[in-house]
Amino acid sequence: MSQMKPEKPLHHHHSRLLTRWPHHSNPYSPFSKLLFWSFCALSLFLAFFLLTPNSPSPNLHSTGDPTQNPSLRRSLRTTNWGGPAWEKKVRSSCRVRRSPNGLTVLVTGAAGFVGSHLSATLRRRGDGVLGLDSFNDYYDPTLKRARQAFLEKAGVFVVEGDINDAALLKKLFDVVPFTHVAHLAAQAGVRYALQNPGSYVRSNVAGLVSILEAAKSANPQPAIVWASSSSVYGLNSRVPFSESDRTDRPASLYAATKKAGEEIAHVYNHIYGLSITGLRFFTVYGPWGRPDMAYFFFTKDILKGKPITVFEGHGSAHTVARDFTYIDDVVRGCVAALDTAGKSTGSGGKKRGPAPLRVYNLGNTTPVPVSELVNILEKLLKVKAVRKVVKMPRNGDVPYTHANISLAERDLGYKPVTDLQTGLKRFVKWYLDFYSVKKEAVKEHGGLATE
Ligand SMILES: O=C(O)[C@H]1O[C@H](OP(=O)(O)OP(=O)(O)OC[C@H]2O[C@@H](n3ccc(=O)[nH]c3=O)[C@H](O)[C@@H]2O)[C@H](O)[C@@H](O)[C@@H]1O
Repeated sequence: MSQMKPEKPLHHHHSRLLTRWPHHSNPYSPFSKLLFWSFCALSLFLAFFLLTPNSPSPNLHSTGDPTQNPSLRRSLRTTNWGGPAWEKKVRSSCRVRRSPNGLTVLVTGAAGFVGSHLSATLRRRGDGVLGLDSFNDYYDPTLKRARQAFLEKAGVFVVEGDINDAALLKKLFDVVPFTHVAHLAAQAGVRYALQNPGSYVRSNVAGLVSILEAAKSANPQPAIVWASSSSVYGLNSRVPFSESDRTDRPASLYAATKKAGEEIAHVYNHIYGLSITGLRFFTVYGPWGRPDMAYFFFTKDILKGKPITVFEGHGSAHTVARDFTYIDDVVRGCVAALDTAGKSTGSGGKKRGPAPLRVYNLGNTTPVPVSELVNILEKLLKVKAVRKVVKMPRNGDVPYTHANISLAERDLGYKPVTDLQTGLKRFVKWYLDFYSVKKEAVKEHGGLATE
C-alpha cells in the first residue's frame, strides 16, 4: 500500500505542470509530436545498430565491468570483425601445413603468456592456429601487442574479441571446422580477485560456458583443452598434490572459479559428449611472462632499487614455496594434451557416446621457497634486493604448492626438464632485452623460442 501512495500526487503534479507549459513546448503541439517521433526513430536506429553483431564499430578493449553497464556489454559484442577480408585471414591462419594429421586449433587468450607460446609452437610444427584475445588492460596491453606481432610473423592471426561474444564464436566455428580449442583466456592472478571479483566470474565461469556452448553446437565438435589451476587444491595439506586429492576448499575466488570450471566441464562432457581436458598449471613463469606475477615484478623492483614484499607463512607452514614451472615444459604438456585429447562424440548439440574427461597437474615437482626465488634473481641481476618480509596477509594465497605429475607422465609423456635457476636465467635475459631496447629484442629473438 505504501508504494501506491506517491502515485497520485505525482500524477497530479505532472498534470499541473502540463497546464503551465507555454504553447510551443506543449507535448501535444505538432512541433512536439514531430520531435517525439524523430526521437523514437533515432532510438530505434541506435538500438538496431548496437545490437547487430556484425556492425562495424570502434574497438573497445575495455576492462570495465560489462555486467554492470549494459551499453558496454553491447559494445564488446560489436567488436570489429567479419567481412570477406577478415574471413580470408581467418582461413589462411587455420591452413594446416602438416598434412594429413595436422590439428586446427582455436587458441583463446592467444596474446597472453601461455597462449602466445602455445600458438607459436603449434604453428611452427604445421598446425592451423587461430588466436582470439580481448587485449584487455588487466596488465600492460603493449606486451600483449608485442606477443601478437610475433604471432603474426609466425603466421597466426589473432582475432580481437571477447569469449563472451556468442555471435563471434558462432561465426568462427561456421568459418573453420576446428578440431581443437585450447581455451587459455581467463582472468588470472590470485590476489586481484579481492579487487575485482566480477571479472573472475565473467571470464572464468561465464566465458568458459560461452566457449563450451559454441563448441557443443559446432559441427564437428572440437576437443577442448583448457587452463585450470594448481590453486584448486586450496587448503589441501597432502603433498605432493594429486588429481584425486580434495579440491573443495579453495582459498581465493580465483581458485573457486577454476574449480567451478572443472565442474562445468563435467556437465558438458556428460550432456553433450565434448572431449574436455583441464590442465592444472603450477605457477608458470618464463620469457614473455605476466607482469602481475611475483618473479616478474620482483625483477622490475629489484632493478629500480624499490623494496619488495616477501611473504612468509604462519606457524608450522613458515616457508612460503611454489612449484614454479617453466613455460616450455608447460607448453609441451599442452601440446601433448591436444594430441591425446580423443574426439568429442556429439553432433547437432546431441551426445552420441561417451567422450574423454581428463584433468592433469602440469607442475615441476620441486617447490622452491619464495626467499630462494629472490636469491636467484639477485645473483642474475647482480643487484641486492631490498626485502620487506611480512606475514602472508589473508589475500587468497596458499602457503605452498607441489605437484604430483605421475598421471601426466603416464598419459601425456609429460616430463619437466627446467629448474628454476635455468628458467629464471632465460627470463632475465629476455626481460633485459625487451625492456631496454624493445625493437632490438624482437629482432634478436626472431620468435618466441626460448631454448
Ligand atoms: O599455480 C597457479 O595456478 C597460479 O600461479 C600463479 O599464482 P601464484 O602462485 O600466487 O604466483 P605469484 O602471484 O607469482 O606468487 C608467487 C609467490 O610469491 C609470493 N608473493 C607474491 C607477491 C608478493 O608481493 N610477495 C610474495 O611473496 C606469493 O605468496 C607466492 O607464494 C598465477 O598468478 C595464477 O594465475 C595461477 O593460476
